[in-house]
Amino acid sequence: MGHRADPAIAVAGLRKAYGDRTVLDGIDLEVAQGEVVALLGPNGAGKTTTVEIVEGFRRRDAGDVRVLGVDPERGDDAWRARIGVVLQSWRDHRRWRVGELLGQLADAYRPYGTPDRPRPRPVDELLARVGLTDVADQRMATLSGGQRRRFDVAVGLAGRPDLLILDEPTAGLDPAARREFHELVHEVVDLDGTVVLLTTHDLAEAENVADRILLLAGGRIVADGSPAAVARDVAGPSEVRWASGGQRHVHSTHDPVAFTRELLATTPEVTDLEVAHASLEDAYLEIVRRHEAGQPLEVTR
Ligand SMILES: Nc1ncnc2c1ncn2[C@@H]1O[C@H](COP(=O)(O)OP(=O)(O)OP(=O)(O)O)[C@@H](O)[C@H]1O
Repeated sequence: MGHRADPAIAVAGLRKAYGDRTVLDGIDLEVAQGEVVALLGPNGAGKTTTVEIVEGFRRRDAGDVRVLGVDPERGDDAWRARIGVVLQSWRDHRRWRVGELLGQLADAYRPYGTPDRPRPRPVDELLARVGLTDVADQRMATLSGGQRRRFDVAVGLAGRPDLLILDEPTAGLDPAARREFHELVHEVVDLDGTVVLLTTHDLAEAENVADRILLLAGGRIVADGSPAAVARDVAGPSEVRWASGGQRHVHSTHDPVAFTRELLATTPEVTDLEVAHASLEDAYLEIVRRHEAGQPLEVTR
């Protein structure tokens, strides 16, 4: 078992091919204790493959993988109990009632509870946290797509995990449920110290929840940094816009705070001040475009 300061996830030289198609061509990544990391990348880039290898659900061809100090291919039940998983595909439990099924699944964690980490989480609390209290007595088959996704998130949280891995957790959620999910992530990070690795196609989500993003393209991690740093490095400077003396002005700068401070100190009657930061979406599109054009751009440090 790993030391507390060891990374929650450490992957080096990870390779995976399906037949003669190489999907992961030497991936290195680390997720530290206390971090929330979003794994991004185009359809088919290998995000699900990566997270399922980390979860121990798929075998790798080569490379070293350590998750909470253990090789996932050798993880036992006690190791698995420390990891919450939200898979991309649905499991089918149509005839079960929502609360009963959650209770059954949560019960599997009971032998692994400790005084400072009681397992499982109470079912009523789980249902409330994901907004499913009102449908607890309904059958699974009656849930909408978004309700079913909330159920999956509840299952992932049931064991009060040290590490939570979610594959496109907000696909199909409405904006309010998506916002609630983001708040839930912040909560489990703050209250339980849970480490989170999630995949998403929603770049605003990555900006909102992730301390760090990893961008997977062409079988490799091609960007690694905070959402703001990656956006700034690739998408270019921020734009400061303002009006003064009846005229509108725009200025591009890599240091909008210093520029704005100077502007306000030297220019009387500044109005309509706005700072538009380089967006993660612009950076993402540029990095992926460069890879597809065979002119790779790497933003890692
Ligand atoms: N079991 C499998 N057998 C063969 N090929 C597979 C298998 N699983 C995935 N692939 C292929 O590997 C590639 C990566 O798939 P993966 O699901 O990991 O990508 P992803 O980044 O999660 O994609 P998406 O964003 O579309 O979910 C794809 O080309 C996919 O068709």
